[in-house]
Amino acid sequence: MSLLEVKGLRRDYGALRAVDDVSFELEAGTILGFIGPNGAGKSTTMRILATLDTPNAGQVTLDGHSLVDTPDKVRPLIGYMPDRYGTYDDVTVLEFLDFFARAYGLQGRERARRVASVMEFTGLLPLQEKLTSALSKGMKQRVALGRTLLHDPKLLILDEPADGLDPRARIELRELLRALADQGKAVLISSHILTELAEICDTCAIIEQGRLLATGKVADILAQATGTAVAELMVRLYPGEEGEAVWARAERLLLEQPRVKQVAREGEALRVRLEHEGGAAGGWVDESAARVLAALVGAGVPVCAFSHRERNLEDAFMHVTKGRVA
Ligand SMILES: Nc1ncnc2c1ncn2[C@@H]1O[C@H](COP(=O)(O)OP(=O)(O)OP(=O)(O)O)[C@@H](O)[C@H]1O
Repeated sequence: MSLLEVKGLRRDYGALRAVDDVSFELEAGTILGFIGPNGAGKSTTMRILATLDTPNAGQVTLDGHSLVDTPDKVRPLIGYMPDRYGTYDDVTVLEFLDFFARAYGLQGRERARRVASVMEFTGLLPLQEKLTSALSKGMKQRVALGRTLLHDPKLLILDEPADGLDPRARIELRELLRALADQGKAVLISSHILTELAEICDTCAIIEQGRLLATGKVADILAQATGTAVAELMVRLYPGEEGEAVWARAERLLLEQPRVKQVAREGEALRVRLEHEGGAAGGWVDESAARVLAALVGAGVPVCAFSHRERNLEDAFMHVTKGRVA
């Protein structure tokens, strides 16, 4: 049984169906990216999962407890960070976290220990005496994340946590979330910026106009949608004295390999498109890449760099939503 199971969730606001029959599961120790354009229903779903709103239909269980029927049982298991979080102007980082630790019912040494451990994890220890109002956006956001971790929840629900952060703060956030997943926490994170999620999530759920269009690994989503799994190889050559002829020889050889559908010169490299009919059978990209590299090297083609990547989240998103997003 998964830590979080969402079945047939629906939320209507008058005539508007903001969340329409949404079902998905989330395992402990994994990060699920909740992706969709503005107004898709991400925040509404997350608010329901955080027990701040009730669905018109559907069931949610967290660690075996029904969220709708027994919200008091599941609340201690949830850490929720809304898209707009507040910090107070005239309190320090330490005071802020201590205040919320009290609100979570932590007492005495245990409270001091948890606050210190959260500050250490989020890198806030050196800033503990600073006023929260004086912090950068990235640091404020760490304070907000720290607040959601104080009671050591099993599920983290983070609504657009990377919104407005600079690149460094985003990378640091990504590392923190990975560390939390490695500790066994389940993380649900939303965004409408795909690149933000692409490198961090184990699986993703694509939502549009309240409906889930696809869930699963990015590669699997693309394969489900198209029936064909796609990947790319980048091959750089060192032509040396042989010059241009090497490129032509490499191109010819590549096109003779099974699953190679297209070869294009791109700067100093060849971009090779691989396709596999019938979905994303495990390991096919690695197997094809190994075969292609062996063929090139075996034929004496001077390969100086070789890499491969599966199709990315942008590809999957654009395909699944069929470009209906703005
Ligand atoms: N309290 C409310 N009353 C009426 N309509 C609402 C309410 N909350 C949300 N909605 C509507 O429900 C739909 C889904 O909104 P939601 O905030 O869940 O989307 P979202 O995917 O989180 O988008 P964003 O990225 O803009 O936050 C939108 O059309 C929104 O206007």
